[in-house]
Amino acid sequence: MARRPLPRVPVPSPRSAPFRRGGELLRAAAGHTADMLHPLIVIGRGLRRLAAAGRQRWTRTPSDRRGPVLLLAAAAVTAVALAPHGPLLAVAALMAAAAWAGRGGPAAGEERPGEAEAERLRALYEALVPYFRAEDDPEPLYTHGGDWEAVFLGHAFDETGRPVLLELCYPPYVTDGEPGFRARVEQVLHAKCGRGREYLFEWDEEGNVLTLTVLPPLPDDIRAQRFVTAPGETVLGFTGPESVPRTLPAVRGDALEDAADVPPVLWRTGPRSAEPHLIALGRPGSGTTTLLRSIALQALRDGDVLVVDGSGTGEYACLAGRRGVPAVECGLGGALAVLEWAAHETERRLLSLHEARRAGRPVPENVRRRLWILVDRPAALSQLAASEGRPDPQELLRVPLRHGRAAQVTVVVADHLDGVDSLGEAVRTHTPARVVLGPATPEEIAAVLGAPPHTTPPPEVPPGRGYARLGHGPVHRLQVPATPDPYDEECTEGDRLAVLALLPEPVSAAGGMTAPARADH
Ligand SMILES: Nc1ncnc2c1ncn2[C@@H]1O[C@H](COP(=O)(O)OP(=O)(O)OP(=O)(O)O)[C@@H](O)[C@H]1O
Repeated sequence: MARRPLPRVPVPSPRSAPFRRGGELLRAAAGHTADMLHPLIVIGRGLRRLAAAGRQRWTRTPSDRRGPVLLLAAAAVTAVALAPHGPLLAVAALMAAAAWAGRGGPAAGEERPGEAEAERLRALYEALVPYFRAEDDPEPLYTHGGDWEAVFLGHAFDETGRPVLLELCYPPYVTDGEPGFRARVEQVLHAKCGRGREYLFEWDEEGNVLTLTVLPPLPDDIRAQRFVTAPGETVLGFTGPESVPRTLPAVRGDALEDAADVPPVLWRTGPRSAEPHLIALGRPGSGTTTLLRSIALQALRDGDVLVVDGSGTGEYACLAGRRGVPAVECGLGGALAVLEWAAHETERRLLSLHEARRAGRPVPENVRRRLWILVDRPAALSQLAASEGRPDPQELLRVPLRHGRAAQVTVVVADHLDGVDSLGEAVRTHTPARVVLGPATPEEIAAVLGAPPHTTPPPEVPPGRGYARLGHGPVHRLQVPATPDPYDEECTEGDRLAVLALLPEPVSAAGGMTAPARADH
């Protein structure tokens, strides 16, 4: 017998009109339900937040204070229970507080983690146990296989599942003020959260909370340009928004028509500056010469610039013979001559200033124009001078370094990190503005800046990338604007034109500049 085919059951296609109408109805019903349940959702979220806040407070309360706190809480509950309508009023107050705490939608980092994210947080918690656990703590917050959810107060992940924000609490007894301890914890978190990104660590010692944030990379497409700064301000470079609240308009890359707002690292010089002189250190090729060139171009707007280039590679040749540049010296003889002249000039300015003050006159014109002394690789010059039995050029810097602030004389020194020991006492003690560029170990950075950076090093350290610290201020990440030698054949056309546009016009031999007299070579 031939089989008869089964009759087809009509199934609506997802694109058919009845199916679409059904979907819309379902969505509308879900929307109405969500609207109806909205107050409950808000109160539920608020209750969760209040519970989390209570849990945090409890974990941060030292064990010797927990007894009295419990006693106080029990007394409050009894008083509420005995009061007329007390329990009813207490529930109403709790609901009102929860509604208030739960308003505004879920905050970043408050969402429950997915499975992979939860696993990552658990692994992080386990890795931190050896650092945050004390053997004699009867109720350790951190213990292998412990409640990891209790310590993460906030978290957020990127699309690849790596954390971009972590907020975690730790017990009050850990030595969170000790740099070594902090460095070890930060190293663990850095390794576990994924290398290849920069992290900022913020330790709240009072609240026992550590916050880790992934930092956006610094802008590396800003070239030399006329920055909009106040008198006495010099742009050392640019940093991240976590570091400084102020921004500066700067043209990025070739987008000449619109400037972006970028946070700058500004160095203030002048008679009231607490950091009148600067030193920049780095390994060879790290960009210290570029930084000095960038400072020179900004200084030339309203000052004179003397350059002493101890490396003798002619990387400041573009400045030679320009208006406002009395000398660019590479040899030892020339360097000694200009530095001697600079020392006398500082003294002359000081005398002139004192006389004007005594006579009640305003600051004389010939003192008001700032003099900048840029010295690249003084250690090499000192070594050369010692071998030739001539005076140490660094000693000649002593007067400008000690008295330059009042006399409107600013000294900027650049040298190699491994030449620090060859730097004289005057240079080391009178340069409170400090920069480290290029690859350097955390110990080297801390030794130069007097404090370690609170950020991990970038995955790659290009030339011009590093850290700056002005006096006792915070350590800033720093990217120096590209300011290459325009005569360098490898420099890009855009960078070359940018530098050439900032150079003052050349001065003819009869132009009236008083170049310092040269000593014998
Ligand atoms: N901020 C920067 N942006 C882009 N390129 C840079 C930056 N700083 C330096 N460079 C490039 O890196 C190279 C080395 O720079 P620079 O000569 O300034 O280093 P240095 O520290 O003075 O080295 P050395 O002491 O060996 O002369 C140059 O090609 C320069 O153009």
